[in-house]
Amino acid sequence: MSMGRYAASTDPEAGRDGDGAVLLRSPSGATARVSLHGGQVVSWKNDRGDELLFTSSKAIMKPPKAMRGGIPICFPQFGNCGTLERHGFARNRMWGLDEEHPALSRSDSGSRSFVDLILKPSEEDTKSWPHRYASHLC
Ligand SMILES: O=P(O)(O)OC[C@H]1O[C@@H](O)[C@H](O)[C@@H](O)[C@@H]1O
Repeated sequence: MSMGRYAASTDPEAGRDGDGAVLLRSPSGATARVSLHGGQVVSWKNDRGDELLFTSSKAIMKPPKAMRGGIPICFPQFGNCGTLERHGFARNRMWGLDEEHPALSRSDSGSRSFVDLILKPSEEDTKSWPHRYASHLC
């Protein structure tokens, strides 16, 4: 699915940049940048352009390492409380754009900018964590 189609059918305010992130802009000018890698909100700026989220200056913003900063998703475990990689695998997987089950329909959304992301288990993940799930981020 191309972002152009997505933007046209779901959210004209959304755009997708070159390294797999969705950029959201509110009518007032506030912005959020959501990385598909990890489904992670990596930037949230108010309408004056002030960054409201901490991101380490040492953060590496691309796979295969999980990014340090923003709003990471810890799933299906927190820290080392489990047998999986630290904080689970969700923060280190590519999330998809969920057009099938959007949480906000166009009529609900008003002038809001939004994106719906989904993560489903890969075959590899099922070997280390044998459970069925679909994680939705709205
Ligand atoms: O270093 P990682 O694996 O990216 O973990 C991110 C953070 O995870 C938190 O749980 C720790 O309290 C922090 O100290 C740490 O920075």
